[in-house]
Amino acid sequence: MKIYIGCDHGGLHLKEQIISALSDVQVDIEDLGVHEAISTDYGPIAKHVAELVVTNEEAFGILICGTGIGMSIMANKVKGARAAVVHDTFSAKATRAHNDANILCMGERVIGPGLATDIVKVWLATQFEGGRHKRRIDYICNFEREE
Ligand SMILES: O=C[C@H](O)[C@H](O)[C@H](O)COP(=O)(O)O
Repeated sequence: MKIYIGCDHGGLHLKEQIISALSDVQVDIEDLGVHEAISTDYGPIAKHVAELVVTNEEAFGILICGTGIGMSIMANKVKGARAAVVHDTFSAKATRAHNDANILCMGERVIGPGLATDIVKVWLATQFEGGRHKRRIDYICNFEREE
């Protein structure tokens, strides 16, 4: 499984903790930065990760900033991106099973590394359920195509 991960300065430490926590899971993580705690705009990082995710159906993205919100707003501007801010394991499961989210956004200023790691693991382990949920995702995809 391919995962693109990115952060701004507000998510740097959590990003590093997640990469480290995923070292025992069979995933191919590509870290797209940032790599230093220097004030950085989240927009270009989110755009970069989202563009890579939508060009590879098998890939997922993880974006971390202070709240996860700026990253999600930007990522969702990229057609085909379904980015969700998640700070609990119930929603982590639901965003995959119901919403087929392909990008997970979290805030380092909101949750700690233990919960964030649990969220990532649940999110990656959950499959899209399809069925009635596919009809709802298809509506979003068709809307994007008509734009
Ligand atoms: O949604 C935006 C993110 O949470 C940013 O990480 C945050 O706004 C950065 O704030 P500051 O520049 O005050 O560190």
